[in-house]
Amino acid sequence: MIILENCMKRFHQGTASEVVALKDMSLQIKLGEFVTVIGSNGAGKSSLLNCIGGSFLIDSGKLQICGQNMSKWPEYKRAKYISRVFQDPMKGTCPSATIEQNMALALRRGLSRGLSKGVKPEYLDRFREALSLLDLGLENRLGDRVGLLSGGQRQAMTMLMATLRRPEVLLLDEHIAALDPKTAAQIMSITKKIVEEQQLTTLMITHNMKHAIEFGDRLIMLHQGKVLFDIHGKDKKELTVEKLLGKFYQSQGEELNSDSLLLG
Ligand SMILES: Nc1ncnc2c1ncn2[C@@H]1O[C@H](COP(=O)(O)OP(=O)(O)OP(=O)(O)O)[C@@H](O)[C@H]1O
Repeated sequence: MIILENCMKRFHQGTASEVVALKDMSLQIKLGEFVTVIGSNGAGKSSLLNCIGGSFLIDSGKLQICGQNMSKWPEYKRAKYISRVFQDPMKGTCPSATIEQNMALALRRGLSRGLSKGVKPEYLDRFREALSLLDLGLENRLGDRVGLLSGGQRQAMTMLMATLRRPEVLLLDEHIAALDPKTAAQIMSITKKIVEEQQLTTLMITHNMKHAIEFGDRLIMLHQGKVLFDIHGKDKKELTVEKLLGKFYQSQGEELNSDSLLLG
């Protein structure tokens, strides 16, 4: 489904400040798999999502999604297949447009550009039904401007909008990191519901080790641009924070040095 073959990404190549963000990375993610991605600061997590989503092109290697070699595809062309939710709850929605207008835009993801202001009446029932899944009462506020909503409500809407037209791949880039713990838990439960119901192939970056262990069916830990651990099946089910820290110590001979990851 997603195949990375020897993907390399360097920044400032050939200078003293050269950084290798992805080091010859190879990875295969199966259809419908929910993968959590962890690693300390600078490990390459966002670079992995950027390379899949097309925010930048890889320097070498191959990226295949849905059987197509997308290595050189620009981001806009990948948008037909890939949805992404970012950390900032203000980023994924348009505050000056109403809830129904935002939902109508989401329905057009990856299709031809051009905005039509009107929302087709036949879509309204579909929007109400989708919004009611969130359990936030937004289905009764279709005409409200999104700018009136709280950060948590906006991030819940962003999740819904990212999946209203079912994506082949869902990329979650620390999408709960900016929320308070209660709202974060609510968005995680909405995420789980949507991902499971639609059986979405999902990669979720998180700094919260407990979330990485609790959610998804596979966990990958990145370190210095490479996959350090790839844990799935029974091992994933039986994983604990202590086991993961122990594994890191065993493989690196040092403690995991990331407060944000440990405290996340
Ligand atoms: N656009 C860029 N220009 C220069 N260097 C970059 C760029 N993007 C990433 N890097 C570098 O690549 C390395 C990997 O960064 P990346 O953002 O993928 O790490 P991360 O695991 O997501 O870290 P964090 O948890 O801190 O967000 C880092 O050293 C980073 O400074």
